[in-house]
Amino acid sequence: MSDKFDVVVIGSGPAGYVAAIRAAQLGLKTACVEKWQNSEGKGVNGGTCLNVGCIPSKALLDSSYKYHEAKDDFKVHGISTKGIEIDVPSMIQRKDNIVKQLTGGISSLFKANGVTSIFGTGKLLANRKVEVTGHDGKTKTLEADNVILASGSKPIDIPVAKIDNDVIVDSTGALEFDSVPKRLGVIGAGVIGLELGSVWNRLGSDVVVLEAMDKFLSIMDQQIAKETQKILTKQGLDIRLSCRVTGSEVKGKEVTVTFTDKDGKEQKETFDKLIVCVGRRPYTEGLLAEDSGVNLDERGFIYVNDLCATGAPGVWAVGDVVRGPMLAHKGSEEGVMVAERIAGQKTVMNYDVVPNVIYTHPEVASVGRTEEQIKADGEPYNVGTFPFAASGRAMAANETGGLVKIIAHADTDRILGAHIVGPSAADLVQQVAIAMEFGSSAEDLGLMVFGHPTLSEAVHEAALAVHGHAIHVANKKKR
Ligand SMILES: NC(=O)c1ccc[n+]([C@@H]2O[C@H](COP(=O)([O-])OP(=O)(O)OC[C@H]3O[C@@H](n4cnc5c(N)ncnc54)[C@H](O)[C@@H]3O)[C@@H](O)[C@H]2O)c1
Repeated sequence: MSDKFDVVVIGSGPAGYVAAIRAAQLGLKTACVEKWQNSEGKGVNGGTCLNVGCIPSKALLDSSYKYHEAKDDFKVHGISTKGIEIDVPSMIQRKDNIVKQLTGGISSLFKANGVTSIFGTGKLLANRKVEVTGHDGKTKTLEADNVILASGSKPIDIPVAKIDNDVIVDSTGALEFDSVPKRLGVIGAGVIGLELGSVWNRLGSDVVVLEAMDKFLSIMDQQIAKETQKILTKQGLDIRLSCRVTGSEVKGKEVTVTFTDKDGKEQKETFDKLIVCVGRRPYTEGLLAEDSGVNLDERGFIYVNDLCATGAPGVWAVGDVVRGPMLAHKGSEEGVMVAERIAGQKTVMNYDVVPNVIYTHPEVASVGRTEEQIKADGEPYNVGTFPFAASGRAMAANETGGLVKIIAHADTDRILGAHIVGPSAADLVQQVAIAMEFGSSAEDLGLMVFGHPTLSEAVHEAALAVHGHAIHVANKKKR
């Protein structure tokens, strides 16, 4: 095998593996370099998302939700359950099996598409050369016409709560507990804190979430954030805002966390486990030789233009390691764009329509701008909302918490954003994302025929409500 490629991708997470597959589909001779090793020391593709992120967390979210439903929610449907028990090691094993299946699937897709999979640590040298240090310590150099950097991100660690992978863990460690902690502390009420806090709360932990900001989910639409906070608090998550962690002390199998509360007073709480999830940062350690020609921005992300090109000719970067939301699907689409650009196509990506989901139950999902952002932008707008409490389908499923909110421009009626907390919010928001991609107005969405009875009708009704035309709820404004 020659070590000269049309494209070498460094990193096989959702950004990198998708870029590699698309490049190979387009007839480009492609290699993908990955340094991840599984617990047996074997190279494995898939990156954070498949190994320790999106997929395993969803496996545990689903398992823990089934337990919660069987224990607490079946009664209302006339189903009695007795002696419901959880077997945490089996739950973790099921999650591990899913990870194994999916990561193995990437390797099969590489084979099917003719991508050369290389395990080892890739480093970009000058002139599009990539040095690969294998897991056996041997190095070799690949040459490429184009290099795509997709090295991802890693959890931010804070000195006041150092990860020991026993009592204090990050998002990876929180997927591996072998029993349910009695008291669980979570630092950071962000996406990871709420998802993992929910898993262990459902399985029986007393969960306290300490959040430094004074607003809950501060970057989300605040009407939806407030509703979400109400719902999650009712589920038992003890969410404490304006609480900044200032220290922690591990004694045996417990950790005492010190934090300042909303009144500036010092407080202490003791937990059996503590999850630190205060954000992620781009992962570039050891990735770039000094003369690679690639620059980082002031926050440590690889600097790229709108087309994901770096300052070095023929070197591109995609996914969590570049600006924009750290979302798998954003990285994948960047990977497709770059592969197609390399192949000479004119692909662009629409960063204005990237959906965002928190996989709590109910899910929280959004696309486009929030009401706060639109207000700050000084644009006139109309809002339509529809509560799931008024949806027949939601009632049938006993899932009536939450609402759909659609915001449209007051002059053009073009949809500017959709924000949902409620059953299947992730799938519902995608309907509005599709509409937005096609430049739809709220009226367009209102004119469509939606199946009955479906949860999607809540999207229809919210679009109608933008002009005061909702049928199944009293309109705030009549026209
Ligand atoms: N469902 C999904 O799409 C999904 C799931 C998991 C992770 N992710 C991505 O991974 C990234 C990381 O997630 P995350 O939840 O770690 O980060 P995040 O940025 O979503 O939330 C971190 C929170 O920690 C708080 N915080 C920071 N320092 C603190 C301190 N000392 N004390 C108390 N609170 C503190 C911040 O104010 C913030 O609210 C995000 O960019 C997210 O988009 C996405």
